[in-house]
Amino acid sequence: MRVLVSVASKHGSTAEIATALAAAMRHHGAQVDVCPPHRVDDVDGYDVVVLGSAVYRGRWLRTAREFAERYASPLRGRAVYLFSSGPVVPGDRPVNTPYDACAVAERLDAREHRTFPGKLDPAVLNTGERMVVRMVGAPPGDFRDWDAVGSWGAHIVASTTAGHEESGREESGREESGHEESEAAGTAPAQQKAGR
Ligand SMILES: Cc1cc2nc3c(=O)[nH]c(=O)nc-3n(C[C@H](O)[C@H](O)[C@H](O)COP(=O)(O)O)c2cc1C
Repeated sequence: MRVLVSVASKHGSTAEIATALAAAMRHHGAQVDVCPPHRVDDVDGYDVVVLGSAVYRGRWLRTAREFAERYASPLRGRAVYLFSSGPVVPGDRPVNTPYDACAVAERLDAREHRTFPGKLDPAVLNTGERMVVRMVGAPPGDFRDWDAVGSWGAHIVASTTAGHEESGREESGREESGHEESEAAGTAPAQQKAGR
């Protein structure tokens, strides 16, 4: 199974989540490429695409939004998973709701959207960013949950592998029964749709 993990990150912490996610998926047998959205030329050949973004002022970064627009058509019908990274204040809903993710989930018919806590390092922020952080009272620190990221990687591989095996069985069943077409060909494993 070939997987593309494409993640928009401004200060690097979401890119590190992409790296950890890819490592977890490789550990579970997937062949994974990691590439930032603005450098992806083609999504052909990927069975699974994971698109993620850091959240700034309630929005995904532009390159992730543009990726979704650019590849909306080829990604239709493909296994697409989304994640947002940002929240540093648990339960702080108004600040932490990445409304782009809902639109992207709809556009790409994504199977899931997860939100992972992020990291705030005042040392790497510019003056404007520091002001925003002070205004909303967001605490500095690294809140990333590596176990949650690793588990999600394992879950994606397990879900999509089950899908492949299922359709493989349907293929061989069709060959054995001699039928060229079957209603079962359209059967997909039950998937948890992205929260919208
Ligand atoms: C100026 C600024 C605005 C932010 N706005 C949000 C926000 O609206 N919602 C959120 O969940 N996190 C917000 N964050 C937290 C970032 O998403 C978090 O620091 C994230 O881990 C940064 O990812 P990156 O290092 O990949 O750029 C904000 C951070 C900064 C510096």
